[in-house]
Amino acid sequence: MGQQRGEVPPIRGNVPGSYAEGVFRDRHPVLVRQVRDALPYSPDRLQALDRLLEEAIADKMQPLDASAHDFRTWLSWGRPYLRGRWTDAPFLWAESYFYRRLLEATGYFDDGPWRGVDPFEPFKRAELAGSVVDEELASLDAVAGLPGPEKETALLLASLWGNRADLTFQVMGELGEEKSADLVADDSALLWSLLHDRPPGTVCFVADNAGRELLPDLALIDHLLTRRLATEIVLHVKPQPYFVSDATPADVLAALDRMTAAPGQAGKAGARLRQALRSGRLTLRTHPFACAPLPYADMPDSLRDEFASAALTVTKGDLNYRRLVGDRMWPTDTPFSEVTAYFPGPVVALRTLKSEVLVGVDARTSAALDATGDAWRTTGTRALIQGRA
Ligand SMILES: O=P(O)(O)OC[C@H]1O[C@](O)(CO)[C@@H](O)[C@@H]1O
Repeated sequence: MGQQRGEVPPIRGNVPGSYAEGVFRDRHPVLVRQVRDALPYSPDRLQALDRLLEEAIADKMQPLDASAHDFRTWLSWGRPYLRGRWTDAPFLWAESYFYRRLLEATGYFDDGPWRGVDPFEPFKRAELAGSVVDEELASLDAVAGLPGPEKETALLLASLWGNRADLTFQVMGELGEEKSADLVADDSALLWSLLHDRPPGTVCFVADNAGRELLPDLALIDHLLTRRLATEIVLHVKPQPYFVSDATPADVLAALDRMTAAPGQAGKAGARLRQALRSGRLTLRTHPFACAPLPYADMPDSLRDEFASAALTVTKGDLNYRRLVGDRMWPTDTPFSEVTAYFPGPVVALRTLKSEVLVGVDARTSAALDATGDAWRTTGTRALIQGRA
């Protein structure tokens, strides 16, 4: 029996040289400056962003304004952390809070002109406009001609590696071009057997990033619907801008527009997906817990019931993985099935490795990867498919 969840310390940014420390020290100040420059904010918003920048640099958190609609919710989620250091709070908690504070600074929830304006929209729009997206969409023509199993592998790997196209990484210029690195765990056979060998049911697809990740996600979703491997798909996205590139409903619509306007198979898939939204075979879901600073083990009953009634839940990306297994310093050989035993149904995680947490990888494999000297856990060069029935 492995260690119990409560005994394994959460990852925090106060470990010198750790990845999490770098996120608070380097990434957050850069991001606040980029947000500041991306839109012509008014003087009051610029001042608020400057105050947040000072907080980030001084490593000192402040609570939300007491008038914020979710002020009390955040108190209940972590009162002890709110006047402490960013780096002393659990990494997952503090990073999530940082994005909430960023929305406060830009006036996202205020009764003013910046209400509802996504501060990351300029970055997302630029990504979706790129010519590389044309090429990625055109590649669906070749995929359509592949025999069944190869087609499914191609669609799955495109969705998996699409997770590397993450704007938080582009902020720091950390994305390499290489895409062929090995998977450190591969439960794809389990994924396909859950879809092919059981009667089709609802699939919950918990999305991660907009743009270049969401497009291959949508292509995979279209395949599951077209092949009737799912009776319906519930696409979980964020109710508000979060972690720079996380997909919101507006981002789904933008991706669908991009897809539908494309020639060939991509355009056809886009049209089918629009129709699926209209018929209810594809539903968008924005549960408030999607932006909570907590692991899925703490999910409310309403969300638990949704996952419990699904034939399969697929989670995308690094942040969802951190929330699924718990953002703790697990020994890497801790079984995935053990740390996700609380999850109320079959679940498969598709993730490129972009932060330190990792389970389900034997000690010999992780030691061999450590010996390469590469930052393989945090740079998105490795990926995993992990699941349990
Ligand atoms: O988009 P993804 O795959 O969830 O990755 C986001 C990751 O980027 C970071 O924000 C910064 O490294 C991580 O903390 C987070 O897990």
